[in-house]
Amino acid sequence: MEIVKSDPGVTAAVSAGVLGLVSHQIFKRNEPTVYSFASHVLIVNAGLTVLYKYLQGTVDQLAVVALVDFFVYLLTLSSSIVLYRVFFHPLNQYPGPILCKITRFASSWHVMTRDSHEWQMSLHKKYGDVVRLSPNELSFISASSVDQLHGSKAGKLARGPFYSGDPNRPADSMLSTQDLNEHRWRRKTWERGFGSKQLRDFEPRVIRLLDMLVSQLRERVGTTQNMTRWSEYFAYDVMSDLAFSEDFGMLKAAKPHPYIPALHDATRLLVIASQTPWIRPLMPWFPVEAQSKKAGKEFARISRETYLRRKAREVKEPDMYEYIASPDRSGPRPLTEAEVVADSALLIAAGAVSTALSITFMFFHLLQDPKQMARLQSEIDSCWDGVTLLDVTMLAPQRAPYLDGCINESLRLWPPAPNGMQRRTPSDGVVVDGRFVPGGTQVSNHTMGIQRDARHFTNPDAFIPERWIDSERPADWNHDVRTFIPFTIGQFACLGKNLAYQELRLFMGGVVRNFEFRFAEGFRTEVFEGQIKYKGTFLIGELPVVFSDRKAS
Ligand code: HEM
Repeated sequence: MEIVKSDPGVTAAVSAGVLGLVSHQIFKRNEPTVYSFASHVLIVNAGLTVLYKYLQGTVDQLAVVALVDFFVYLLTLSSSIVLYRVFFHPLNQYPGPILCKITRFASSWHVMTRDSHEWQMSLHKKYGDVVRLSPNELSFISASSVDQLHGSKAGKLARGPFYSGDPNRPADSMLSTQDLNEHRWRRKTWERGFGSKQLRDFEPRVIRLLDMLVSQLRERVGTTQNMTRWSEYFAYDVMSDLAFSEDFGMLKAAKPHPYIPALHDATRLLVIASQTPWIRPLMPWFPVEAQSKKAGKEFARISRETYLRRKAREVKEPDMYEYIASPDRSGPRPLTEAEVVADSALLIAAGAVSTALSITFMFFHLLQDPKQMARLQSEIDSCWDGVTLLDVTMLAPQRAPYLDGCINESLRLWPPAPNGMQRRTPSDGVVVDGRFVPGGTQVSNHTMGIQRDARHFTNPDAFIPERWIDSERPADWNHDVRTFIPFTIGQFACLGKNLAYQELRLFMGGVVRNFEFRFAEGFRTEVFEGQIKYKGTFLIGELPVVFSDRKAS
């Protein structure tokens, strides 16, 4: 206690250092929120100031001492955190860049700069099958890890904190809930809208919109059209019609509904906030991403109004709203209205974005290789009897395997959600690829990385539909379907997978059968590829295409 007697300022500073270390022990066990952290720091520093005063400090020195204490406290706390994360953390044996071991800054930065998918792939190229992406997060690309993280062995892995990032969220949707039981019963409610009977009921509605698309394109033969836009018009109109019996009218008007830019911009903010969920409460106060914030509100407004209009209306044909809005009778409680609104917003967004992207990417590749396009056209011609409506059973994989190969190649090369689907390990941890991963760790399979790995698919960066046809794939080619996970697998797998395949088959059947295509003059594939960015899903540029009528040629 010599120090105490000789210099109260030094005593307070030493105490600040000790308290910094103690705080780290507390935060290490209980992940702080921004509020708990701020109040903790305030209480500790107020306590130190009182201590100094008690040790006979003069009042005029109090402010200086409080500032020094605050600095010493934060310095000790952050040094302790850095040392712990690099040398003593349970994940310290996993490889990764030093910055990623210390902070989430790098992964947040690459989300901000929209190249996160490429950055994560480059980390796997450098560090191998497993990478420590951030202090408490691992990404895997081995084939054997998929079952453990998402498949039959992943029953206890809930969704990770990534999903809590939506700053505009009034309630959890099925997708954002992180409680396993809650998700399970809510998903049951949803499942009723995605059965084979429902898909059969929905098909004529998809075909009706497809016919409208074909007649719109026919009117524009010979002119340059943006395929990215037309894919979106189709996919968003289909989803809004199937979800709420009210299509957005984009195909008819040939222009985008405000829903599209609102969704694109809103997702950006969501994904940024998802990187560091504790930042979420502060987001409204940060003077950044003003456009994304505005878009988030606009997206919430349109989703809510669409929901309310449907709620107030009787419809003749069943739509998805009917299934998700009426709670499953076996569920533990009725859904609140805010939850139904959140699920309604999820419905169109989840269903439309990925389908539109898959169509555009398919065209991007097929237009580069006239032989592939010709083979697809001839296969589709052979599926159709020339008289009856071309429906999805005529385009089933047994009859149209090349079409199936084209769809799968688009999804393999450009999985619409390219980064991993984050899960959280249960408290007793899991073993992945023979190594223990402690409880509470965030884990994922990097979808794009695993699907573009030569050990899983030979010649992984090339668009080769034939690889999906067993009789045509060279015997020595790698083809590990365990690693084809664009819809992910297991308890959180995409509910709309069959609907997506149905839409993609019908779209290609209808459009490819009717038209010839070429890239517009001056189009450069490398420019298009250079514009592919990440914002949760891909964000892509224009794909300018000139159509001509096949019947006329
Ligand atoms: C090519 C098209 C599509 C792709 C690649 C795709 C991909 C995915 C993926 C990767 C997930 C998992 C998300 C996660 O765990 O974070 C997912 C979930 C989901 N998808 Fe899709 N999707 C597509 C189309 C659709 C369609 C047409 C619908 C129809 C509404 C749909 C509805 C859903 C729903 C409701 C979920 C949440 C499932 C749950 O939480 O249990 N998706 N999708």
